[in-house]
Amino acid sequence: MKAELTEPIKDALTEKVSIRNLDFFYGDYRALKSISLPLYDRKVTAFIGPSGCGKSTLLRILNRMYDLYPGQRAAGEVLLDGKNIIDPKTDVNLLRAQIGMVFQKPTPFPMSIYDNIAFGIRLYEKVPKADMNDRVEDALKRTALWDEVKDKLQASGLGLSGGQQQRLCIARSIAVRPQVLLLDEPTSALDPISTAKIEELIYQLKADYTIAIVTHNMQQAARAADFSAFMYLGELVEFGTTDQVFTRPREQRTEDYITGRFG
Ligand SMILES: Nc1ncnc2c1ncn2[C@@H]1O[C@H](COP(=O)(O)OP(=O)(O)OP(=O)(O)O)[C@@H](O)[C@H]1O
Repeated sequence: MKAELTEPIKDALTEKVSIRNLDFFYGDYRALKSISLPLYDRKVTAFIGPSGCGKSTLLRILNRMYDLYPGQRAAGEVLLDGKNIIDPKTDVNLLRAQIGMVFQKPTPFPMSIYDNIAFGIRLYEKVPKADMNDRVEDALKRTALWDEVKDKLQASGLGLSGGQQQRLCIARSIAVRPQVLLLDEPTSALDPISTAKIEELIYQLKADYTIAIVTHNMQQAARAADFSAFMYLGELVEFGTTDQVFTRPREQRTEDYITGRFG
C-alpha cells in the first residue's frame, strides 16, 4: 500500500477493523497478496477495482465466509477491536452477529416480512414477543421500510420489489445489532431509484455502523464512501479518503482505472 493518510485526518479516526498482511488462497492460488488496510469506525470504506482483483474475496474474509469451503484459507491478521477474527478459535456464529453481510442479489428468506427479521434475532437471542415487535419495527424504520410494509408484516418477503427486498435484507442484518456491515455490490441488481434509496440508507447507517462496500460503480463509491481502497490483481494499490483517491490518486494504476482507461 502506497498511500498514507495525513496525520490530522488519521488522528480523528478509530480503527474498528485492522487488516494486516492478509493473504488468501483458493487451493494453491493466492488471490490476495499481503493486504493491509484499516476500516475506520462509523465510516464507509469502498473496495474498488477491476473484475477479479479480489474485492469480494476480501469482503468475505471479514465474516469468515470461506469457512464453508474446504481448500480456502486466509493467513495474516484481521483484527476486530484488536481481536484476530481469522484465528481458528474464533466463534464464527458470534462473529457473524457482529459482522453482518448483505449480498448482491436480494436474498429474503421464504417467510413473512416479520419473520425475515425475527428469525435472525432468534438465532442469537431469546427475546420476549413484545420486545421482538419493537426490534422488528426498529429495524424496518431504520431501513425506511416501515411505512411501506407496516400493514403487511405477515405477507411474504418474496412479494416485495427488488429494492424493498434489499432493504429487508439490510434490516435483517442490522436487527441483530452488528458492529460492522458488509455490502457486496448491494445495488447492482436494482433500478436507479432503489439504488438512490440504498445509498441514502448507507449514509444514515454509518452513524451507527462501520461499513465496507464492494462496488463496480465509481459514482457510487464517490457518493457513498468516506474511504476507498483500489485493488488490482490481488494487491492493494492505494487506500485513502475517497476524495484523495478520486481527485488526486497517488498511483498511475488508480488514475487509469478511475478515469476509465481499463477495467
Ligand atoms: N471459488 C474460487 N475458486 C478459485 N478461484 C476463485 C474463486 N473465487 C474467486 N476466485 C479467483 O480469485 C480472484 C479474485 O476473485 P474475486 O471474486 O474476489 O474478485 P472481484 O474483484 O470481487 O471480482 P468481480 O468484480 O468480478 O466480482 C479471481 O482471480 C478469481 O478468479
